[in-house]
Amino acid sequence: MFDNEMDFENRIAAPEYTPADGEIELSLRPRTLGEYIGQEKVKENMRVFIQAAKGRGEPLDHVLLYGPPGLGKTTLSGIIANEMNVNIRVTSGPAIEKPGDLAALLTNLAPNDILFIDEIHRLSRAVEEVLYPAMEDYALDIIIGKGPSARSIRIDLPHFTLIGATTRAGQLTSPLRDRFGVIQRLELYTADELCTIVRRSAGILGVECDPEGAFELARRSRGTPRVANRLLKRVRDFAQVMGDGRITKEIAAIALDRLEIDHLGLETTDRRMLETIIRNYAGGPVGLDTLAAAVGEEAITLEDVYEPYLMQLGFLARTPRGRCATALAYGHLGLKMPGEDAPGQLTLG
Ligand SMILES: Nc1ncnc2c1ncn2[C@@H]1O[C@H](COP(=O)(O)OP(=O)(O)OP(=O)(O)O)[C@@H](O)[C@H]1O
Ligand SMILES: [Mg+2]
Repeated sequence: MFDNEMDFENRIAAPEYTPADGEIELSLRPRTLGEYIGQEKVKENMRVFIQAAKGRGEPLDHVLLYGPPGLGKTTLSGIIANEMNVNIRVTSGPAIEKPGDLAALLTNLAPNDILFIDEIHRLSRAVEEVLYPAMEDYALDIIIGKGPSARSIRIDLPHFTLIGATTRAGQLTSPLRDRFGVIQRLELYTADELCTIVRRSAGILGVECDPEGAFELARRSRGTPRVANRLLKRVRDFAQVMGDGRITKEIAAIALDRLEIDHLGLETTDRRMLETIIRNYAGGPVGLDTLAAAVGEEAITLEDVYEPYLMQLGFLARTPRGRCATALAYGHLGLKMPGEDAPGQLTLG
């Protein structure tokens, strides 16, 4: 996935899943709604839907979870299965190649089971069409034979729950989106919530971590639990080698500076994006594709991975004519706004 070591270092703060996250994510993944930190609105809603479905002895309505990578969609799906006391079968859009693959998955479900489809926006059209009657009528329509003698037979399926996860809800077709009874959007986490997550993870990993150390990590984790856990793992190494193993504010700050993650959690790619908009395009607007080419990243990566956090910070604005860097971005980079004599940082006050 990464061309070289350096590339990976540059991306330590990128919220996308990497194989190196595998082991740690397994052990740190919350198992119950109570352990799942933040996302209060989503949790509150899901608690009600789960309790109601259980009370009626029915499967949960189909659920669509969307939001930027690393915010806990997969985790929440596992928790829902756990709280419903049902089995979960995990697959993903790209893994289901043919309609027959999906049919095999569906016919193997037990009543009330959950089928989790990650990256559901990447299902092929043909596979999606199998999903419609399955979600709506719990049935599979199968065509037998070819030509004029072909006929369709209907197979009943157990009542199941589909949970779909996606970083791009906008790319779902409306017939698919409309078949979800519950649609929940996950938001970036606050520094306080991430601080709680860091302290919980440190506890599980047996790492001593000061409250200030945890907060330093949290506020540099770009609103994303996956990043927070990854940084914790890295900073633990620094604490062990440079200190007595305890993560203090100082150790966290030194480690994160070394990893080129600044005090707001921006990494090289974020800064390159903002600098490109400012230096090459006079602050914008610049189209996403142009920006992506200039930065040397895929447009989709910029949009899904980097922009949500830059927009939350108020550093980047999406306008109909393209992306713009804001006064706050100039200030953070210590650059002059056009028509200004002093760097933005100084004049912003
Ligand atoms: N609310 C939470 N509380 C505590 N830890 C969390 C929470 N949400 C996520 N995590 C941690 O962050 C890691 C990443 O979460 P998860 O894999 O569920 O993200 P995702 O939204 O499915 O990401 P992707 O879009 O890449 O599939 C998990 O291993 C878990 O340890
Ligand atoms: Mg996931």
